Amino acid sequence: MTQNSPQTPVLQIANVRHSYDTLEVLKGVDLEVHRGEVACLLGPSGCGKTTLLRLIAGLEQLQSGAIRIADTIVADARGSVPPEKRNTGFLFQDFALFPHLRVKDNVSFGLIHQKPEQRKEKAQAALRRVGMLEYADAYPHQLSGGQQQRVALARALAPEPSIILLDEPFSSLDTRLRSQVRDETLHVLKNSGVATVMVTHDPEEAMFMGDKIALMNRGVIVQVDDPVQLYYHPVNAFVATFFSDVNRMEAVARNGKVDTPFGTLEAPDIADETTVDVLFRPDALQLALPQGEDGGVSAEVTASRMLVGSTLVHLRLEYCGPSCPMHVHARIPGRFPHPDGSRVSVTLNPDQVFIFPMESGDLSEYTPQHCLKATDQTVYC
Ligand SMILES: Nc1ncnc2c1ncn2[C@@H]1O[C@H](COP(=O)(O)OP(=O)(O)OP(=O)(O)O)[C@@H](O)[C@H]1O
Repeated sequence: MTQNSPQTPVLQIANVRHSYDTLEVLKGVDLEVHRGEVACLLGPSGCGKTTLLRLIAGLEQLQSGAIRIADTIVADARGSVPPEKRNTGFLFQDFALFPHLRVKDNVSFGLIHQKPEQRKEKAQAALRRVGMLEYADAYPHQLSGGQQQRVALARALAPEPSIILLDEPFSSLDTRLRSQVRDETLHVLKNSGVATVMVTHDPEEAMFMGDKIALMNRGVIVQVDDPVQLYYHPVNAFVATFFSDVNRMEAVARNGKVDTPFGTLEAPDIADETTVDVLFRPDALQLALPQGEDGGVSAEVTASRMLVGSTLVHLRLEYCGPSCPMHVHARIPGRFPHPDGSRVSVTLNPDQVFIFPMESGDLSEYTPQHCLKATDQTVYC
């Protein structure tokens, strides 16, 4: 197949492993990214995101596995194509524009091997794409942080790369500017149709930007999926807890079911007598004023805090059997009208409950239970 086929990934990573001395930081990673797709590498600090990005860019020597960009195997056991010949564009944290060059010269810098007329045209097209053409003669210090970031994006796009690599590109911007710049960046990337790989440690940013998110932990991709699947169908407790605060209960599975204060929940794939974590997000709880036998669990409101667009309500469940006393968080849209000390009836949406066999240690220490089959049929768990 050629790159023109929409089914052919622009980037294909197969069975990539990497160590720094004795520290194994990538333990067999497979990933595909298609034209027009934004893929986010997400995960806790030290899980190997930047190493993977640097291997794609060719800034790190590949030790094991293979990487293909467009029609070319750029790295495998036989050798490696140098970074400048991989047809990739970069945008890193500090977006490092050359301070002594005008905007137009910064953008045409990567087009050095093209004819002057072509350089000018491509630089102008890239600046137009990011809405910065009128600043072509300015110097970087005359621009705001957001404008500089747009110029850096234009510089990365100007050579019409097969793939753009972004490493925490918004982290040096303040919160308000960050959301504006990432929105603009997403539009530019989607309009350009380029394939993108972006490293971030921020789940919300990954959900905002990514068509696909590869969630990594300890050198493996634990789950790769679109944001909705990751949020609503996590493959294990690590994934479920990475995206938001979760409420957690301990229980024991019997006959494919788990008893909780909120009633009996289905757990069909879990063996009898397995101790499980029952996880549910604050937005899986509904609150109402108690009205007779309404099927809810009685709770006392211990505190409520207005957040942006929602309220986090702290609850102490009453009558929760062996689990008592139990403190849970509910997140409700808008304002919560009842004072601390009120009694409410709490119900749980069973579709938003995740039940996993319990593993030892803190939830952040979860090891993946989801196995990946590499292209050589090796299975990594
Ligand atoms: N050049 C290097 N030499 C030795 N160890 C390294 C090197 N680069 C990274 N590491 C280590 O490899 C592991 C993975 O690092 P990497 O930067 O890929 O993780 P990351 O997920 O991008 O983390 P962060 O979000 O903190 O940047 C870390 O333990 C890090 O300390």
